[in-house]
Amino acid sequence: MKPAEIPELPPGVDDQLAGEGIESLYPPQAEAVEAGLTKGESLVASVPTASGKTLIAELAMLSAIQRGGKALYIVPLRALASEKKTEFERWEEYGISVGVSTGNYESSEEWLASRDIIVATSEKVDSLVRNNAGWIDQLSCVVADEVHLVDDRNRGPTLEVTLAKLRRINPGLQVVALSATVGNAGEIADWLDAELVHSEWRPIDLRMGVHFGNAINFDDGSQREVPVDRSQRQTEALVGDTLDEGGSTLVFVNSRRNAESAAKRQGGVVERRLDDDEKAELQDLAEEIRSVSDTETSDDLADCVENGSAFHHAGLASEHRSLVEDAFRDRLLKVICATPTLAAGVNTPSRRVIIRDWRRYDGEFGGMKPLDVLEIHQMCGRAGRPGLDPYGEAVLLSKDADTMDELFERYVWADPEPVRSKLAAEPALRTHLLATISSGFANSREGLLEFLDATLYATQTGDDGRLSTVTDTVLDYLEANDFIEREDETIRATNIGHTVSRLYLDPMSAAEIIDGLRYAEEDRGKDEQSTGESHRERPAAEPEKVETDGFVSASDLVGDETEDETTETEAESDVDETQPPARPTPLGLYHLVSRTPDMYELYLKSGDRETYTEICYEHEAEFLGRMPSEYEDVAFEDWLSALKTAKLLDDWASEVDEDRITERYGVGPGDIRGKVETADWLLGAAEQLAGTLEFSSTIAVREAKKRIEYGVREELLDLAGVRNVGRKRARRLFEAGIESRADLRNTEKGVVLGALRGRRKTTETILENVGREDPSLDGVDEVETETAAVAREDRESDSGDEHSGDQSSLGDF
Ligand SMILES: Nc1ncnc2c1ncn2[C@@H]1O[C@H](COP(=O)(O)OP(=O)(O)OP(=O)(O)O)[C@@H](O)[C@H]1O
Repeated sequence: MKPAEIPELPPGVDDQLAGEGIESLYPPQAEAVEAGLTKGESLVASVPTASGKTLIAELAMLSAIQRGGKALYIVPLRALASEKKTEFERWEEYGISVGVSTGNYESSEEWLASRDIIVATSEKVDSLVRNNAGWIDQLSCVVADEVHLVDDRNRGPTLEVTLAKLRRINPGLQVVALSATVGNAGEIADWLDAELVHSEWRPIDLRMGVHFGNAINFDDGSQREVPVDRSQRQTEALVGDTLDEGGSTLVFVNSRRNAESAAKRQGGVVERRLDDDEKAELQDLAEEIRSVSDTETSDDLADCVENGSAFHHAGLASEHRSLVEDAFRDRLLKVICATPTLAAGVNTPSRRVIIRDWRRYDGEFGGMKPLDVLEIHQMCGRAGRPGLDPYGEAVLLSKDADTMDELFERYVWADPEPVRSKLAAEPALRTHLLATISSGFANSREGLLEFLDATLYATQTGDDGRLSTVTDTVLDYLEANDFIEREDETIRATNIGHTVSRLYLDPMSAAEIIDGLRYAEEDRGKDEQSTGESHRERPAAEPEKVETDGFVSASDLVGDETEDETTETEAESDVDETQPPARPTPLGLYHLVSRTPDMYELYLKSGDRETYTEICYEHEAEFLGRMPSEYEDVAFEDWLSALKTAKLLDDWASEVDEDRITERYGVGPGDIRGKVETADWLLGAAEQLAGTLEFSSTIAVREAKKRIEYGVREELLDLAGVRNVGRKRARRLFEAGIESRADLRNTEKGVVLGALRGRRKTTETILENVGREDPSLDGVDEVETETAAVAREDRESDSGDEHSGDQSSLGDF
């Protein structure tokens, strides 16, 4: 079947596809069209990786839009949202507009109403439904990419509930669910009342095998000699073998550290085979990578890239990841050593895939656990580049004959596990039941159960009683925490319950935050009144100021000197009966949000328990809540893990170098950004909760949030809020005596240029962004102030670890 034979598509789409080399549809695509895909039928497509699922989605969306409809494409990862948007933007030429929903969880992003295709993660769609986005009921086609992820314990329930809600809002909605090849795709189709296209077809042959001894043994009975001598490991021999055939290799390993060390080793194999032109191009790429951020990870990655290999894991900054993926697709990089995140939806096909590690450490399991068949098959599916390779090869590694047999049984011959709903778990239902009540989907226990009946869980289990048991437990929890009220049969969300749902918080996180802030409000206030002592270095905020609960800008926070002075004076006044409650410190607040289930805490490594126990006692007075005793083993350990996370955030907000943070906490730059973003969101939510509950800590929370947002100490908040300034440049400006936006507008331009190390273009952009009338630097020379010179000398003599900060994009993300 050819695209031109599909009358439902907008005019010109067939030519566009032909221009991309898509003359005729792949068999599963044709089957989908025959099943009514372009006529608005719901469909589950269960097809192998890289077999053209995206085109199935596009055919459905484009024909729905041609009928006057609107489409939503749900992606499993945030990183994929912008990738998909860019991919769909080529349809703009045909009058189709595309938007990606990236706003805060609490916004409804009404501007998206004007877009024909909207791309968003399932969490984002869930929050848009909670915030009653006006355009949701105009949707006519919804695509759920990687729908087999409903099986994921953490994120699956959100996708499941979101699809159920969207179908309830729009009864005629076309749902197109794209899935890996799983055995029970029929159940997913039953749940969604959809047609099923199940296919094992691939555009390029895939051979799976196990390397043992001196050969790969393939599933079709063939063998390929790949000898391993003493100086070489199996992976190196296989990578060298692919390179000699002109191919590239993806190596999957089970940890970030392994990805990095494997990439280093493979560099030796690749480097020997590079010509001068390739080496020069790789040098340029390495430079680009170094300029993304001034961290050790960045340098390590650049060092590997110079040799033609790279590592790829979730600890990398997103700019790093896309540079690596693009260079691999352009065949400049020959090897990527990756953790399995790369297999999730990123289009990086390669001639050969090596699965070096098929077990991964699992804390719950208490040791190394074999990966799921589905996960291994997803990795294998990356093998073979259509049009470039004659076939793809996926190879597992074994050191002995028994393991080889086991790997054939376990993975090569095995079918993937069936997809199972994870909805009937308390944490999942806690969040989703509150949202369902809050957004008016159900207002009684019966109504909730009826709604839950439209989920995959109900389809798979029938009524096994579990959903109603967990529902009762969760309703009791929500009522005990004042998030809902029950009157006879009717259930309503309270004011605070609505806020929690809109903010997209796990109710348990909200309860923890409210308890912590209340502790600051009541218990600590009482403590201080009775003892007459303050635990705080910082004085309390005036309660009246808090009642002006608007949102203020960073400059409002720091620009008002009288406010600071008032506060100073209060610090000196005697504590008496009218003493307001103590003001939470940033560390106390960072610890509070770090112990919620919405923050993924850092693990304690060996030796950390002692270190953080010591820090814990030092900061005991700052914690917002009762600190568990050392005898409450698990609770105390959790408390310390949260403290480790809080210290990382505190370092970030105190301008500690990113590089030093990665070293100190054993994390990658991507982790820092992840933690910072989560803390920013949770503190924003805490600020709103404090406002709703009229707590006096609102301003303290807001300040702590701003410091996290910009990664700066208090005195830089005003400057760091200017576009393109960021944390390092703000500090340099400050050191040169430019302490505020007003200073930036009024100081002699040469001084600004000097503070920004003579970067003329950057300086002009910043001057423009701060609203300076004439930002041009024509004829202006650099001037270094005395204070800036002293600061520079200090920096240079300080342990020699100064990095070129101007290259950093920190603070601008
Ligand atoms: N009918 C076709 N003819 C030729 N090429 C096609 C056809 N359909 C898709 N392709 C190409 O095949 C490649 C893989 O397709 P795509 O990325 O859509 O696979 P996928 O199934 O979505 O993979 P993933 O498992 O990564 O989600 C793309 O480069 C795409 O342009």
